[in-house]
Amino acid sequence: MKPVGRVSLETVEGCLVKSKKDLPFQYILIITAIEAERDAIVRGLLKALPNEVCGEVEGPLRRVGRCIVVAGGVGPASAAASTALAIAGGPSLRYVISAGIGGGFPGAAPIGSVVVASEIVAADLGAETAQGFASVDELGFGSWRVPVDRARAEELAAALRAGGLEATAAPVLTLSTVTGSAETAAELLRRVPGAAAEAMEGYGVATAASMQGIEAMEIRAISNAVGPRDRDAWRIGDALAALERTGMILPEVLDIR
Ligand SMILES: O=C(O)c1cccc(C(=O)CC[C@H]2O[C@@H](n3cnc4c(=O)[nH]cnc43)[C@H](O)[C@@H]2O)c1
Repeated sequence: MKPVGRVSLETVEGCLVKSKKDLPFQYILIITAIEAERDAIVRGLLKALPNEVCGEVEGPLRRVGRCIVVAGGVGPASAAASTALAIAGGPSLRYVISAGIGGGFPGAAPIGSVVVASEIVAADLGAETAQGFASVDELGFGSWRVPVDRARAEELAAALRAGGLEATAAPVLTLSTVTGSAETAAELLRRVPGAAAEAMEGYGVATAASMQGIEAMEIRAISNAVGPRDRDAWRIGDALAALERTGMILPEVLDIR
């Protein structure tokens, strides 16, 4: 994959903007894993913001109005590095959002629905002990959770429902390995009761954002059930369609019209 590179103020705003203090407003950075996810978000944003055009800022970056959308790679490490690079080289940011497809826990988030994270949890960041999994919090060196603004998560989920999507606000897990068994799914729910979705980037994106004091969010459009591996049952097209519709609703909720 191409490197994210730096988003300079000049490349975002042309020669009109020379320093952060000249910016009349803040931007929103949306980090997806792959280009198909980025393009689904961009399509939705363009429908909501018909007066905008999609600009290619640099390589994997796109800009639609006040949204910069980046395909930053799969997994928490690529996601964190891409987010940090985009933040460092870019304009003042109001929110950083990890967005893409994800697995839904059965009974909590069906395929085609959307989960907005009420917290972002690195569900395998810790140690196995004789008593079971111990998170890094319990081990005393960091936190496996990045808090989010729950009221905003609820507000976005409600707006998505009003827009005709099935949506919920609930904890979203970040894992480096896609869950492939009912046993692992059950163990994850023991660790994080109420979790509705899992994916591979949220904690990386949110950690990079929170290190800069920027509010993080995560949005997952569900492509598959968390549990026994069944590749034929993945519905990536349905999830990308839900992601596109999410992109249509985001500007209103985040006040970026
Ligand atoms: O297992 C496969 O054959 C397979 C085929 C295509 C894609 C994958 C992925 O693992 C995609 C990972 C990618 O998508 C997100 N994602 C989607 N569903 C899940 C899930 O159930 N658990 C974790 N991650 C998921 C993830 O954020 C990555 O960006 C596999």
